This record gives sequence, C-alpha cells and structure tokens, in this order.
Amino acid sequence: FEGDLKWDHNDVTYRILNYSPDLDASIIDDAFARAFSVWSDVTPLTFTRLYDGTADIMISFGKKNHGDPYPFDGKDGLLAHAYPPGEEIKGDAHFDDDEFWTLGNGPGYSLFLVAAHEFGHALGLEHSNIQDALMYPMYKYIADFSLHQDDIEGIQYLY
Ligand SMILES: COc1ccc(S(=O)(=O)[C@H](CC(=O)O)C(F)F)cc1
Ligand SMILES: [Ca+2]
Ligand SMILES: [Zn+2]
Ligand SMILES: [Zn+2]
Repeated sequence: FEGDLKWDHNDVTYRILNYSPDLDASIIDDAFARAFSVWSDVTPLTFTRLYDGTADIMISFGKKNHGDPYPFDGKDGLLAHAYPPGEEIKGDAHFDDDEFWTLGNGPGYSLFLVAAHEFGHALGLEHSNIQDALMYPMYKYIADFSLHQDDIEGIQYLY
C-alpha cells in the first residue's frame, strides 16, 4: 500500500474497534500493547490507546470483504494488512478473523507477532529481505522474540 513516509508526530494513538472470539479481550489488549512496545522501546514514539473517536491506528478484525479494496481470503494465506501513515484508512491495521489467533507455539498464528509486523507497516516500514527480521514478509513462529538489527535500523531511520 502507498502512503506517506512516516507520522509527523511521535505521540501516536490507536483504537481497538472490535475483537476476535479466539482470545479473551484482555489478552488481545495486552498483545497489541506489547506489539506497540516493540517499536516504542527503540524510538521516541509513544502509543496511547483511545476508546472512541478517531485514532491514528484504527485496529479491527474482519473476514473476506471488510470495507476496503483488499479482501481477506479465509483461513491461512493473507493473515493481516496495515496501511502506511497518513489520514483516514492510512495507518489502520486489519486482521483476518478467519485465522485462529493464539499466542503460544500451538496451532494458529501469534497475534503478538503478526501485530508487531503490521504495526511496523503502520509506522512506515516496508519489508525486510532478512529472514530473521520481523519485517520479513513470511510468518514464522518465534518463541523468545526480539527485534532484528535490520528492523531497528529501519525504524530508527524513520524516527
Ligand atoms: C510476521 O508477520 C506477518 C508476516 C506475514 C503476514 S501476511 O502473510 O499476512 C502478508 C501481509 C503483510 O506482509 O503484512 C501477506 F502478504 F498478506 C502478516 C504478518
Ligand atoms: Ca487468511
Ligand atoms: Zn483491510
Ligand atoms: Zn508485511
């Protein structure tokens, strides 16, 4: 998706519009908060959760056609997508609720890992060609996750 280079402010806001039935809402809230802290740990960015109105990053779960020109595809395949910074839908992150969202190493996809990757896009990052980088375009479960140097260099170039 095309978009601006980066946010023109460091105090980025987000709002969780709806939830997946796969995990308890408090678990989802925490997974998103941890995914944001991946990026705030290495930049001057702060992330504040809003409970109404318009936030920079509007987060939602949807299936197939979910209101934008990029429909999801049922189980597997596309897991999620996010728009680069900007107004309106730009910056927003959508998660395919035909996936089974989990956190551990069991079946399904880690909501934390996928969200951390999507939020990278929502901050302006493109894909990495380093397989161990978070921004590598293929999902791979990682137990004790930490950002790769390539991810850190990418985000610190922007902010
Ligand atoms: C590690 O995090 C992700 C890896 C791959 C994906 S994806 O397979 O859904 C990817 C979307 C993306 O790169 O954000 C695909 F092209 F749709 C999402 C998150
Ligand atoms: Ca899918
Ligand atoms: Zn979408
Ligand atoms: Zn991606």
